[in-house]
Formats: sequence, C-alpha cells, structure tokens
Amino acid sequence: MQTVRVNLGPRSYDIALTSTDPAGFAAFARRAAPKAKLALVVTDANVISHASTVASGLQSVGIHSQTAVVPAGEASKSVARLEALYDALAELPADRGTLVVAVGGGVVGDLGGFAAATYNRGLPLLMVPTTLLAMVDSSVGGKTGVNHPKGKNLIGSFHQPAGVWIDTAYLASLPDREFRSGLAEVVKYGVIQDPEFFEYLEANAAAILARRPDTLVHIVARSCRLKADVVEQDEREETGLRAILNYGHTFAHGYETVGGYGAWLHGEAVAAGMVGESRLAERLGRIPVAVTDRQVRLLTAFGLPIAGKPEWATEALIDVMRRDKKSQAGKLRFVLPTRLGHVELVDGVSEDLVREVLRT
Ligand SMILES: NC(=O)c1ccc[n+]([C@@H]2O[C@H](COP(=O)([O-])OP(=O)(O)OC[C@H]3O[C@@H](n4cnc5c(N)ncnc54)[C@H](O)[C@@H]3O)[C@@H](O)[C@H]2O)c1
Ligand SMILES: O=C(O)C(=O)C[C@@H](O)[C@H](O)[C@H](O)COP(=O)(O)O
Ligand SMILES: [Zn+2]
Repeated sequence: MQTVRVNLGPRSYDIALTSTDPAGFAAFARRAAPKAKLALVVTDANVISHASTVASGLQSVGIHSQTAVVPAGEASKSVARLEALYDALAELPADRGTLVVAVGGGVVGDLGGFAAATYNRGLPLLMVPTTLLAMVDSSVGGKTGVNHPKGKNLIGSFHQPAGVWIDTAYLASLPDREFRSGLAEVVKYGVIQDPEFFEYLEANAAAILARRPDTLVHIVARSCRLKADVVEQDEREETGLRAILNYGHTFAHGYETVGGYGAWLHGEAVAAGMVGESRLAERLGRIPVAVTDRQVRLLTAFGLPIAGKPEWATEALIDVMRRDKKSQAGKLRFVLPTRLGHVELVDGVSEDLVREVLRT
C-alpha cells in the first residue's frame, strides 16, 4: 500500500492507494473517523456490490451503516437527489459524528460530499472512488457540489474528506468509455504541472489503455500527488493557484451544460476543452502550435474528443462561460498554457476570440 498525504493542517488526510485489501479498508476507516458509530454509505446503482463490501468493512470496526443508492450518471448531481440524501441522514438519525462514505465515481463523491458538507453544518466524509476519474481527481481536494440547469457545479462548497481509500482493482469492471474519460484529467496534470509525466503518458499510452496494473498505480499515485501539491497551497482557490486545475474546464463546462449533462462525460468535455483553450493560447501568441498538437495526439490516442459538437451554439456556450466561477465582473478568465508543464490564469480574454476558436 502507498500513501499520499494531503497536508492541510487540521484538515490533513491520507490517500491510501492499494489493490484489493478489504481488511485494510476497515482499519483505515476507523483511523480516519475514530469516533464514528454510524455511517451513511452513498453509492450508485452500478457499484452497489462495492458499497456492500465497504459496509461490511465498516461493520467489522463497529460502524453500523445504511446505504443510499442514487441512479448512475450526471443527472444525479442535482438538488433533488441532495434532498433525498438529507432525508436519509435525518432518518438514521445522523449526529455530528456520523460518517458519510461515498462509494462510486465523481457523481457520488460530489453529491455525497456536499451532503456531508452541509448536513448538521458538516459531517466527516470518507471517499472510496471507483472510477479512474474519481481516483485521480474528484475524491481529492474537497470540492463538492451539484449542478444547476444553467451551469456545472454552481452549488457547492469546499469540504475536505477525512480520508480517501483507492483500490485500483475496482477499475477492472469500469467501462472503456469511462476509463478514457478519466484519462483526460490525467493528461491535464501533465500539461499544467509536469512535462515528464506528459512524456510518460505518451510513451506508455498502450499499456495504460490495456490497464496494466503497474501503469495504473503510477498514474493514480502521480495524479494524486500533483493535485495534492496544488490543494495544499491554495485550498479554497483564493490565490489563483488552484485555478490551474480548471485548465480545459471553462470550455468543458459549456459543453456539458449545453449538452444537457448527458451528451458527453466530464472527461470527454475536458479533453475537447483543453484543446480549445490551448488554441486560444496559440491565438494570443503565448504558445507555438506544437504544444496543442502534442495534446491532440495524446488525447486522440486515448480515444477522446478534441473539439465540441457542431450543433452546440456558440452563443449558448459563451453564456455558460460567463457564469464560470473564475469569471470576474462578467469578464472571462482562462487557464492557458505557456509551455508544456506550465499554465497561467489570464484575465480579459475577448469573447470574439473565444467565438473564433469555438467555430474552428
Ligand atoms: N470534485 C472535484 O474535484 C471533481 C473533479 C473532477 C470531476 N468531478 C465531477 O465528477 C463527475 C464525473 O465523475 P465520473 O467520471 O467518476 O462519473 P460517474 O460518477 O458518473 O461514474 C461513471 C460511471 O461509471 C460507473 N461506475 C463507477 N465505478 C464503476 C466500476 N468500478 N465499475 C463499473 N462501473 C462503474 C458509474 O455507475 C457511472 O455509470 C462529474 O460530475 C465531474 O464534474 C469533480
Ligand atoms: O479540484 C479542482 O479545483 C478542480 O478544478 C478539478 C476539476 O477537474 C473538477 O472538474 C472541478 O469539479 C471543477 O470545479 P469548478 O469549481 O470549476 O466547478
Ligand atoms: Zn474536471
């Protein structure tokens, strides 16, 4: 087992990275929440069997749990599903020591995490990610929330987990499209922080797609460390540093929202979003075309899209972008590459330039 520590003073926690170790999980859960007696396990319909293994582990260390199952998919990141979780917590009844355990992908983590952040003004949260995307990104760093019809994650909060338990054996059953979607966020770390990691992904694309266990462990561990490094320095996205994790996401959230949260998976939108935002950087004279070309080649090798769908209206996409959390006084801000491995937050990018890129 490897451990990645996220150092956040009193909110510090461990990310445990393992492969099939249910006994280890129970001890980890007990360490992360020493006083918990009761838990709500939140999961989705596709991963109920993993949730029941987790529930048995909790029981073995004296934590009795109930399970709340939400339908699989992005539509569950809604205020209506959140209310149902509040009902389940009230029914338990939860007290301030009750643990929320999110077993699933980013949808379950963001939704269950936001219920934990807000019920009784905050409950301890344990993340048990079962998708690649959740292992490398959403389970780490404390962003929780739900969508609004007018924009992704418009309702949410920062609420750090007490621990993250990653078992890469869960990835064996993950559908191919979901696995590829997670790879988009992995590529993101290479572009924003680590050119050597980007080269590793280029050189090992076939082994990664074949889910070779050593490559999986490496990409999950490296991604968690890279994300933790950013979160440790700017936990609540106040200095602008954490915004680098939003590379590709201004476009991506446009694609997801205009697509009605069903057309594309999050990682697919991020892949096309990174290419669009890299093209913006080119047009602003910040990078040579070669930097975009390398991203296009790697994302294509991973079977990910590199441009939005032609039917998505430019003005509808821009309208969503104006509501992006990085916007200030209605002006768009983008995270743009300066070279492979480094990005900057750039103010006042003209909407006309964005239109031009969206139309190409
Ligand atoms: N909080 C953050 O920092 C953060 C970061 C990145 C993404 N996100 C959010 O995460 C969400 C996307 O997460 P996701 O890609 O994990 O999608 P998801 O949660 O919808 O899971 C994808 C699909 O895979 C299924 N599944 C999960 N684990 C499985 C397994 N082991 N075997 C078989 N099927 C399995 C799920 O039931 C679902 O159908 C988006 O809402 C995105 O906005 C949040
Ligand atoms: O953790 C972060 O910070 C991120 O931006 C990670 C993103 O991959 C993730 O999609 C996040 O949910 C986007 O957050 P938002 O604040 O733009 O809604
Ligand atoms: Zn993302």
